[in-house]
Amino acid sequence: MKVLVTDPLLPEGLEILKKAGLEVEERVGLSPEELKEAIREADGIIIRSGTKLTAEIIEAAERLKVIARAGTGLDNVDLEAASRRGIVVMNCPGGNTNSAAEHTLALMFAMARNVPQAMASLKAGRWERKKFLGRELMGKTLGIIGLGRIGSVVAERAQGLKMKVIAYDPYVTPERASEMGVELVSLDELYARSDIITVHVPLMKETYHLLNAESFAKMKDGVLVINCARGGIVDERALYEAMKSGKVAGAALDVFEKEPPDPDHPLFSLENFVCTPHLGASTLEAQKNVAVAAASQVVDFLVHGVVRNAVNMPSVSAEALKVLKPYLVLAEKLGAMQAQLAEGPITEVSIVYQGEVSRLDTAPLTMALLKGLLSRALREDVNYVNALYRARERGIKILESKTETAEDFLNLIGVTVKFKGGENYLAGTIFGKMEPRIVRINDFQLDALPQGHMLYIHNDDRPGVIGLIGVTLGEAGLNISRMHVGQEPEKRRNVILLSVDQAPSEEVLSALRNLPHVHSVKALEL
Ligand SMILES: NC(=O)C1=CN([C@@H]2O[C@H](COP(=O)(O)OP(=O)(O)OC[C@H]3O[C@@H](n4cnc5c(N)ncnc54)[C@H](O)[C@@H]3O)[C@@H](O)[C@H]2O)C=CC1
Ligand SMILES: O=C(O)CCC(=O)C(=O)O
Repeated sequence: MKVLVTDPLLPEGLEILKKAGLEVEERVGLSPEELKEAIREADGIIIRSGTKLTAEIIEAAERLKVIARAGTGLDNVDLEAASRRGIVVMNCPGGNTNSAAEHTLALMFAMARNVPQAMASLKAGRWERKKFLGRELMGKTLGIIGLGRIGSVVAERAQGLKMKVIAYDPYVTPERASEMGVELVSLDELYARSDIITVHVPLMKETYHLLNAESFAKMKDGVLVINCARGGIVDERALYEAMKSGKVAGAALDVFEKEPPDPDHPLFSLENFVCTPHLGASTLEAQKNVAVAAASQVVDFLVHGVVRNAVNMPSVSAEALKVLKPYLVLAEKLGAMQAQLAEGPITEVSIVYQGEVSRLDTAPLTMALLKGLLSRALREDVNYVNALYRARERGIKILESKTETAEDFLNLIGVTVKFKGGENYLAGTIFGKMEPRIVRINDFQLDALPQGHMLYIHNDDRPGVIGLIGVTLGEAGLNISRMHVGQEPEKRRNVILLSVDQAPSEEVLSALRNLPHVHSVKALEL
């Protein structure tokens, strides 16, 4: 398998890929057209912020299974396009957190003490001590927007500088913030009280131009603003105006809406503007961390099937995978069987996890079940990543619940699938040898191994019917390897699930259907 690396990645990461037997193609600085060509044959791709994976480029990838971001932000990847194609997208959260937080502090100090401007002036032969009068950070209020990994580290370090830290993050509880010694406030209060404001949110629809003309107007006169998160969170035009008017006394950007920015960017003309070319994560330590993490995650996924830090499917560690594996097999079989039993377009899937299995992380099991269901129903490439997406796309309602008890079993997965014109209920369990068993088909109780070519037959519970079925199959040269009979005594009806050694032909199916007392015959492939 081939892994394409399109941004600089330290050798420590490349070595991990090669050692695992993966072919590595390093192609840094590709144009979109070149990237479209290079990605065609890749099974995996590792990127940083320099590569933009648009829907068009993702569509061109014929074999791609995984996109790994050696870093945090995934705003340069079209997640929806990747999910639709069933490609796992993963990042390396945490690997560059400390570096990004330290760079934020570097920008804050640089701005407060005019370090870059003073250095440029001195190097130009001037000695301007009066001009570069700075300000202390101690006692000042730092407003952090986004109290996640990086925001939290910035908060902790700023407290060490004896700053008062306030924050706005709608997804963090006041209790969690107060454990960090941070006061959680509204966005407007943060604007009104902060001497310095720093953003640490991801770039999304909701955070695009979060800092705009309106927000600058609400800030203290002479505020300092930092963006070491992502270009686009700060409206650069509005920032320029706010700096020109003196409302914002200084700003520091590590990231830009367009990278690299045009050389005549208006902000570059302002002396109180400090900037770096997206260096937040550019330390030896952070780059080692993310290179090793991204490469290991790609190897784990492509070679061992283990998913870590995926943003578009549930992650499963190697330990969890061991426990989940038999249930994944059972769930996929249940889905596949339901798809083959359904007699019309599927409208609803309702899954009940019962007993021991209800205590596991069942999200991957639901994906497996949907994968089994949709691969049959849609006859297209469905995997763990796009199964849920494809189901929703088709308007299939998915319900999931858990109960501690499992009838007579230790564990049970029950699935009701509704389709136009009816519904079917199937239940399966995992027995001692970790083998999947189907134990219920609608009202019938049975104990069947769902595997290979099978026949699902409804017949009257009369002497001789099973014999006739056996003879018909024998005459067609089909060997019965297993037979499970379930009974519905009140209606004197049987359900038979047979395992045969090869797929039955249409003639055999029709011969079976024509037997007396046989009501229906379905061939299943599990
Ligand atoms: N300059 C650089 O080189 C680097 C930049 N980054 C950027 O920093 C961003 C943050 O990274 P982490 O702290 O690791 O992410 P994180 O996911 O740990 O934290 C993000 C925080 O933002 C909060 N948030 C989301 N929407 C919000 C909103 N509308 N208002 C306020 N808060 C909101 C979330 O609740 C979360 O606590 C990344 O998405 C990336 O774009 C990350 C690493 C390096
Ligand atoms: O890849 C880089 O150097 C940038 C890091 C970054 O922006 C991120 O991890 O979100």
